[in-house]
Amino acid sequence: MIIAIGSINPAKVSAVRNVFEMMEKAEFAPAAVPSGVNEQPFSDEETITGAVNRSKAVLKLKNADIGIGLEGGVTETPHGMFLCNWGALTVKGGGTYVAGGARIPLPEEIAVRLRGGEELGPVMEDFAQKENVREKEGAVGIFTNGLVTRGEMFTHIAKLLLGQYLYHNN
Ligand SMILES: O=P(O)(O)OP(=O)(O)OP(=O)(O)OC[C@H]1O[C@@H](n2cnc3c(O)ncnc32)[C@H](O)[C@@H]1O
Ligand SMILES: [Mg+2]
Repeated sequence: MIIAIGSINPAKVSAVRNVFEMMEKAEFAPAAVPSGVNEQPFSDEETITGAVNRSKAVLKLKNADIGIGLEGGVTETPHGMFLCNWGALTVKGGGTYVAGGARIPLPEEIAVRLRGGEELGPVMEDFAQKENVREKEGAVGIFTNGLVTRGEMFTHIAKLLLGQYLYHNN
């Protein structure tokens, strides 16, 4: 069973691998594919669309059995700007399942910069004075003192996707 992953970001790829390796004869095929949305999605809707687009694009590109897309974004709420992350799993010749990840508010000084048009990735590097935050603990890791990393959050989303797939396909 070929499981295509619509990203080469290690935080995403290893989360999917760790969860889906329970599938019999799982072979993983990661590839960078377009999300079809802005580099920095600004709502749940746009972030879900990015995840779904990635899952469909990589399924086709790799002629896989399952395509998985994971997308990070932010969303404005009455309580401030929150991180939001979504995943999608598309089955060859079948449907698409979606699942959302944990969400926490971003400090206002970060939110202001995103509203001004900057991307979270570079803003986090600047804020944390660390490189490649998005491939490591992520913003969620920084703002939870490392208790919940970006990889852990994507692992949870991957479990929610696989769980739905198993529920509907067995
Ligand atoms: O290579 P891809 O798969 O695109 O991985 P990415 O890290 O760019 O992740 P997304 O495109 O899904 O995320 C959208 C934007 O939000 C940023 N981002 C999202 N979550 C983040 C996090 O936890 N830490 C740092 N940057 C994050 C990311 O750098 C992008 O600018
Ligand atoms: Mg990206």
